[in-house]
Amino acid sequence: MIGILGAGAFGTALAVTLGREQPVTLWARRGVAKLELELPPLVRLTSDIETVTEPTVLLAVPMQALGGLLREHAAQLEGRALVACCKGVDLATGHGPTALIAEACPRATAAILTGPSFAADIARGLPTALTLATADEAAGEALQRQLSTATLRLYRTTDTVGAELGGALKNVIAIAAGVVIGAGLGQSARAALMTRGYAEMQRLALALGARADTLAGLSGLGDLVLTCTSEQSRNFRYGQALGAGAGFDPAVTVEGRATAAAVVALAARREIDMPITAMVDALIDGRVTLPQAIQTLLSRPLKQE
Ligand SMILES: NC(=O)C1=CN([C@@H]2O[C@H](COP(=O)(O)OP(=O)(O)OC[C@H]3O[C@@H](n4cnc5c(N)ncnc54)[C@H](O)[C@@H]3O)[C@@H](O)[C@H]2O)C=CC1
Ligand SMILES: O=C(CO)COP(=O)(O)O
Repeated sequence: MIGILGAGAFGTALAVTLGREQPVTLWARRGVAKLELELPPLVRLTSDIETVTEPTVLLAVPMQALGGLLREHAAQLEGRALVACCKGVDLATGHGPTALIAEACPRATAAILTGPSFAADIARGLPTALTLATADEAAGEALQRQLSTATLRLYRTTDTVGAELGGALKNVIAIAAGVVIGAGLGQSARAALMTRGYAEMQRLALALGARADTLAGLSGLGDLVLTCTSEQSRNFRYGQALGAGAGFDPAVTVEGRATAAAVVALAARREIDMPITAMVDALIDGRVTLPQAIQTLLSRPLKQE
């Protein structure tokens, strides 16, 4: 029995796949995301959050909405297994999803589900592998069993910092990859950018206590590859529009935008060099033009890989 808060693309896709095998309550603040598939009969849809009483609750709202949702419903959610399904860094605090859960609900099990997966693929039952991270080994094993399905294969880790930073930082690099393709800079440039982007992801994550093998896994490298190479990704498409000087629907969830600003602040505090992330943030803000951003990255001192 699983509760899911948030009926956007990801929350609804998770309800579809999990609801094929077990009862799910899906809370929608407004409507349910449009997917090609029907919700299975085991999924109960509700607009009353008070009726979500399951001991395991997936939090499938955008990152910048997570803190507010947790604070507003802390009393109701306290003590349960809370699994964040969002990718990003909270702009207000600089914290990741599991820290926000621990702050609002200190007695809850704080976990994160992250890794390479498009909602539409999960909903269609295509094979997908994700990372489930929680500091509590026994709770992690139970959640891994509960949330794996015939087509959704979960790997588990206790490295919550690595898992959540991999998912957060790759979105910023995916925007940069989109810019490269949108501006017509070519696929060689994208490969270089992904590789140097991965280097700066590792730099920050390791400084914040992540393990290198987590970054090299599904939630880091795996999701970086998916998001930087597919037009299914909203972060990539947003970058493409930025690179091509085209408009982009502001209502679409693009997690890398706010996360870029949050990460620039985090990296500055620790004096960690993140040139691609800094350029993405400056480009989004209009503090640099695209030619200036490219020139800045290409004219950095030559150094060892
Ligand atoms: N769409 C995808 O393929 C995947 C998305 N994710 C992650 O899932 C998270 C959610 O993304 P999507 O579902 O794709 O976004 P979405 O834009 O499709 O849906 C977001 C949902 O959250 C709801 N929402 C927003 N603010 C809220 C609030 N304050 N309280 C309650 N509900 C609120 C919206 O009404 C909407 O239903 C993001 O962090 C994203 O990175 C992760 C893997 C795949
Ligand atoms: O996180 C995702 C794939 O793993 C979804 O990417 P977008 O949020 O860029 O669409």
